[in-house]
Amino acid sequence: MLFIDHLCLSTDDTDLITDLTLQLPPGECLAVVGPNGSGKSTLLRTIAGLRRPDSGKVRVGGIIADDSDPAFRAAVSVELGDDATFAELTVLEHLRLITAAHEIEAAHALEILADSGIGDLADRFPHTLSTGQRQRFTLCAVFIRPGDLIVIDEPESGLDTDGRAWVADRIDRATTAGASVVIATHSPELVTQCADQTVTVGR
Ligand SMILES: Nc1ncnc2c1ncn2[C@@H]1O[C@H](COP(=O)(O)OP(=O)(O)OP(=O)(O)O)[C@@H](O)[C@H]1O
Repeated sequence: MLFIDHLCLSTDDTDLITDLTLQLPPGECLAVVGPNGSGKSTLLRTIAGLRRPDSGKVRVGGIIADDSDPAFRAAVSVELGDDATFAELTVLEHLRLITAAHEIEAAHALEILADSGIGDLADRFPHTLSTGQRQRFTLCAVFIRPGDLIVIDEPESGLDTDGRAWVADRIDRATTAGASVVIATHSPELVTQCADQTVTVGR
């Protein structure tokens, strides 16, 4: 369960979020929408524990959102477009690192790649993938690991029609399995397909 309590976020000269309070139960998806520069990514970084609130609180269950807390990191799976990969590891080897770290069966790595439509690219290096292929790989890394809360900035980014249908289906499967999911998105279709709650920022 995600709790946001009287949250305020500002840049040096602008209030982005003013007194936001909400609760996102297990099995629900929250969509954060709004124009470019309105504060969607800033809100997601705060939910992911990478930025401190200016005031107010963010919690997952009983744990304050703080990326330096191992208990928080264990509960939250995050994709914020930071694009970190190892040059010498293949796509499959990256996912196997995650399965090993989270003690998941290694076979799930190939399964999720096939599910995402890039099973044939398992032995490629991430830097050789196209933009959409790389986005599918990145999303595989988010969805493969267990987490009470999944946070994804613009999951539709770079994806074709099939890819957008796939990501909507994965979000659906994650919420059906009991996770809470937070997305920032510019896709009205994704909001319609996935969101149980919507927060509009920048208005
Ligand atoms: N590291 C930073 N330092 C200073 N200002 C920042 C920083 N990161 C973001 N901002 C500013 O904060 C505001 C909100 O940015 P944010 O990235 O949260 O917007 P967004 O709604 O996600 O935009 P987009 O739809 O373009 O991704 C913008 O004015 C941006 O310029």
